[in-house]
Amino acid sequence: MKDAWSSDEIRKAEEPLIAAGEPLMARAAYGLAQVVLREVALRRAEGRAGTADGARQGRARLRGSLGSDGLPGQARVRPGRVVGRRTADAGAPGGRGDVRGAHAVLLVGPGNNGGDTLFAGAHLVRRGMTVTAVLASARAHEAGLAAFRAAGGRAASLADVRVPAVVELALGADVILDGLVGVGARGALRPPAGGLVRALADARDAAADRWPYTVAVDIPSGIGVDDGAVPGPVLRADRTVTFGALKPGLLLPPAAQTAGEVELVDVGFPASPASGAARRNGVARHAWGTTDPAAGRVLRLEPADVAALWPAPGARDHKYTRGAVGVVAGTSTYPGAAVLAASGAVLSGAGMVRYLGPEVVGTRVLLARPEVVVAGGRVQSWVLGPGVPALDPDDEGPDDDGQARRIFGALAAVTGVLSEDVTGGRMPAVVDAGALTMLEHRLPPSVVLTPHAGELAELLRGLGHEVDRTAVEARPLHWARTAHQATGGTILLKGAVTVVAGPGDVYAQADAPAWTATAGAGDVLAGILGTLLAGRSRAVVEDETLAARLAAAAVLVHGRAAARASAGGPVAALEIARAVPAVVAELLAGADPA
Ligand SMILES: NC(=O)C1=CN([C@@H]2O[C@H](COP(=O)(O)OP(=O)(O)OC[C@H]3O[C@@H](n4cnc5c(N)ncnc54)[C@H](OP(=O)(O)O)[C@@H]3O)[C@@H](O)[C@H]2O)[C@H](O)CC1
Ligand SMILES: [K+]
Repeated sequence: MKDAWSSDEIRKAEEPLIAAGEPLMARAAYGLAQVVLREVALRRAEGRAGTADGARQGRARLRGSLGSDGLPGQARVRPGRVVGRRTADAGAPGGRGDVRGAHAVLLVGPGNNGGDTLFAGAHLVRRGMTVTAVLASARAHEAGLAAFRAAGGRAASLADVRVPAVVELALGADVILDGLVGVGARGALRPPAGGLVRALADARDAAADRWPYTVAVDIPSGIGVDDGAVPGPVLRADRTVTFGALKPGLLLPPAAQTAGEVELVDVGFPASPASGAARRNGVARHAWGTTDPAAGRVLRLEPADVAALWPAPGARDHKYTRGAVGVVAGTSTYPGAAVLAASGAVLSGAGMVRYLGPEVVGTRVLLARPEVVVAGGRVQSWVLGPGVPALDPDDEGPDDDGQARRIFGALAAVTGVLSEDVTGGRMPAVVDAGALTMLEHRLPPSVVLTPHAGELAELLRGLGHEVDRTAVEARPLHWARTAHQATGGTILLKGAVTVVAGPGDVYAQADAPAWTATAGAGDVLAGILGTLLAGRSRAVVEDETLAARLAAAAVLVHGRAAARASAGGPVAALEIARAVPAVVAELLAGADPA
């Protein structure tokens, strides 16, 4: 499990360590320098092994290979391994790791983030690199600047050299370190740092593969550390070297998409409660008392977490104990969604899938999946709405083949409006597509709404919020939480990074390749989640935080299945469902089906 700490929590963790004289900044700077030396050396070695003009070509080739493992874009935002205080041979003179003569440009802000960067710059100079620091503010970390200059680094004030000259300098460099602001950042970058970053970001877009390797120090400067917003200019990084713990903005969209690969340097913080070490030691990060546990942490599930959650059958299980999923999806106009949702449910291991809908659609579902029972009966979860048109209150006779009536009936059961004598007890549900327009009562968290940004905006407008799709995409965490509070349901907001917000922790999952943004993929996800909810139906109703965890698990499996079906190319939704059994098998065997 990846576990992000807010800026407030980071400060609380630092305080006692700094008071005890722990050299946090020295550790951060050393770890940062080791990563930079390694990456520069790697690119130079690639360049030497290549054909023509050395390092620059090698850099372009290697950058192209990042994310080409079937997870384009996503592999780049997944946090990397903990490097701690590395002793890698990166940068060894004359060897494969030779970095002598390579050029680094440091963007240095006024605080400790700039201090980390300057101390790291001093390490780079000592390894034979040419390093230029651009001081973006009238102030700079005094000891850091002194150490940098003493090592032989060159420092220039932005006021003297001006933005266009810095852009030129950057274009000629091998690596750029963005150390303008870290966890002390407040809001969009102000001038002159904001103007500098905007110019560099534009130059990066224009230069494409000719742009130097870019490393963000702790965070990409300008992102919202705690909410993942991108309120102004940000220089997109190839890698973020972050200190002590992940920050929410490195996991949450849209900021997570500016961070590149995230690598954690251990500066001596206690382990987080999400880690095995913390569980063993009984360390609780909330012991510092700064975090409101009700606000929830920002987490990302990993394969082992999902394996532990998956309702794998035991020897005594039969189809009813494993859970029956009731699917109300599709119309005669949109029959495909019913096939996809039912396939997602069947192939992720439901004990039974029941389909409710028009006969013509039921026949198609049976043709694709003969395991499905096209008849009503007891179920342990509902999947409501894929391929069902939105309710139009002005349209007296919507062409929905009676699906809205069936959905209203199921919703009355899951929201507890009908007597349990009638419904046989509460059960969880997935509410997707057209069913999102049919909500009349406050929902329990065991009901998971699965909108994309446009659908969430529409839902929120119906609840009195002035918001459109762009606004939701700019602040997904905020609007997902708002929708949870307003409806009571758990919100799974679909996107390149999917956010799940319920009564407890928030999950930010980045598992799927960009190819997954295709018609029908969401129907498959709804089916997978239906199976997970049915497998733990009673527990989901009793534990109000479980639906969000299972929703995040479904997103991981769906994303990994999409990556497998895609293999780096286009993917059709039904192929995602077909890839699910192998992905689940690998998860349960303890492998990482990346
Ligand atoms: N404390 C330690 O020993 C360690 C810290 N580490 C690193 O330190 C940063 C956090 O450092 P801090 O000095 O608290 O803050 P920052 O460097 O992130 O930034 C503060 C300065 O930036 C200015 N600022 C804030 N927001 C903006 C903005 N939007 N635009 C422009 N400038 C901004 C702010 O100016 P004010 O006028 O607003 O006060 C400050 O001058 C942390 O991220 C680590 O990199 C290490 O981890 C090691 C241990
Ligand atoms: K930074």
